[in-house]
Amino acid sequence: MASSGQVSFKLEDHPKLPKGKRIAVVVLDGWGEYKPDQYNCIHVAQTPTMDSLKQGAPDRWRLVRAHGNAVGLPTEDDMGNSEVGHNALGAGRIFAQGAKLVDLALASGKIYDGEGFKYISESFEKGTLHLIGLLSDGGVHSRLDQLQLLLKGASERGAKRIRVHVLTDGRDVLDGSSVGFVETLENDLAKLREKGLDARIASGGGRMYVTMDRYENDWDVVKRGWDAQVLGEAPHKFKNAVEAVKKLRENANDQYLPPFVIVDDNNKAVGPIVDGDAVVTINFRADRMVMLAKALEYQDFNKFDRVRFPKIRYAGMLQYDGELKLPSRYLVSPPEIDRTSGEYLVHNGVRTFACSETVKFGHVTFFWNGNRSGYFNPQMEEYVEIPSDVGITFNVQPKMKALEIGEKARDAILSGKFDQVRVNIPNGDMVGHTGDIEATVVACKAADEAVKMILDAIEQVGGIYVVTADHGNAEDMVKRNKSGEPLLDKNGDLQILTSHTCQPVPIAIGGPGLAPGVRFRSDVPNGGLANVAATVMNLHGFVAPNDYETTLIEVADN
Ligand SMILES: O=C(O)[C@@H](CO)OP(=O)(O)O
Ligand SMILES: [Mn+2]
Ligand SMILES: [Mn+2]
Repeated sequence: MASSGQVSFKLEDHPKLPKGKRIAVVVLDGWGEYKPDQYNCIHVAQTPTMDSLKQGAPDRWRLVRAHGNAVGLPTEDDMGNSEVGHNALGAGRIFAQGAKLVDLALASGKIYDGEGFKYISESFEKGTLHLIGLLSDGGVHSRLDQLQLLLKGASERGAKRIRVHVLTDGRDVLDGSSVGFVETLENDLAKLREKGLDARIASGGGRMYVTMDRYENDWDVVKRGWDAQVLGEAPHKFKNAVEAVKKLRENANDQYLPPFVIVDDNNKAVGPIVDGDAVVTINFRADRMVMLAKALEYQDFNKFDRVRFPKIRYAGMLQYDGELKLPSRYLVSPPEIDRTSGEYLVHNGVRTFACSETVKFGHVTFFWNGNRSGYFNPQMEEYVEIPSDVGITFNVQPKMKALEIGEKARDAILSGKFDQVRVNIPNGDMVGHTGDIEATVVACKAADEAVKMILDAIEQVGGIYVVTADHGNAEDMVKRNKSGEPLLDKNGDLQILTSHTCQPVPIAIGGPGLAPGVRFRSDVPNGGLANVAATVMNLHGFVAPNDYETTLIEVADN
């Protein structure tokens, strides 16, 4: 495909649907459809607005696929996530996503032929190779098997001294599973040591407390990681990472383990990052690596005191931000998500407002626009970020900023300044990830109330709404066996599911502006999130580009 500059962005008029309607596009984060039982927080919560939309089935409410191949993930067992979900929603096509691209590059060995690997390998002779990233098999941000292959590949290609800086998960995988992942990694590193390499875990910490913040919500998170990874300083020092994780888990869960460094017999950190080293951030997913990438790459940087800014060769597993070209070196080329619906609509006169609170702000902007930061056209777009609460787990504040997002969206709709008002309502997902069932019920109710505010505004202005979600989470809070029964752990306790799910998500259309006869087609039974972009373009009065996934709607002649 030609680069954006050479593409004609002119969209054809829809033969039946008018232009000029105000449209609210509402994405409920982590809101799937699942059987109604006590672990389905959406079912347990009072959600009258979302319930009422369901009554529009099958013409104005249906389910769409939000996981696996439908969003470009390697297998049908891969749960959906915000990045791939919003990419699909915004781009209208299914791109092979980071997880898959890295798999392919590792399987073919092409990863080692690329510029990025060549660049870092120039440090192998004299320096240390540091690998920093999320340690689990969740497949949302990273995958253990990819790390294992990379360790093997790098060691076969000259890396002599390797340090791994682990971030424990418990969010895309069960809490407590980090112990096993660290043990597995330790075994792998021991095997490398048997071959004469000097390979060790150097530092660690829980992903939500160390390093993996996003959208600049809390730089302290990145600083804690920096101190451990680069400076070799942390409040907790251990000789061994398995011991570290076991001990620190006494007071925190995997997501929130405090930072630790591994020290030698003289209490000296075994793997600070120093001049001449190579660093690879092994996550393929962008949002929670961008901040660290900036700290590692930018000469001018004032977000926290780095104390030392080592001269390193740094590469991302992928390039995380296509607009900022960050990082400038990377091992695998990211999916080329071009010609997103946002870019088309702006070129066709659709004025857009997008809003969420910080922790999801990039979802309806950066991810929506194909992992591209910034506006396409600042005259036509306004993106508003509502500051998220900082330093808390969201089960203590399950309403989050849902109301504020609802208000901002309402005001934007009523202002008449925008044709599309797009929001992400985070509650089901962010609170669902805490595993706190009661709080997640409160979260779902708050999300429903925010939807109501937006639909009321749409009602007032004679507009149209499209309400959907990016993947499941709050609709199922327990791990289950194949027949759907909740699983207990060896102590007889319920195994709480903090992760996303593979469930489909709802999509509803309606509002006074929806032309009579508009209904969901019955011939797209496998429709997924990527079909939503063409649908929204139709509702704005345009036909989607040919190569977009087909629209979900038709206009019946009444
Ligand atoms: O918090 C995150 O990073 C992921 C889970 O790993 O959730 P989401 O995809 O909804 O952003
Ligand atoms: Mn999400
Ligand atoms: Mn999530």
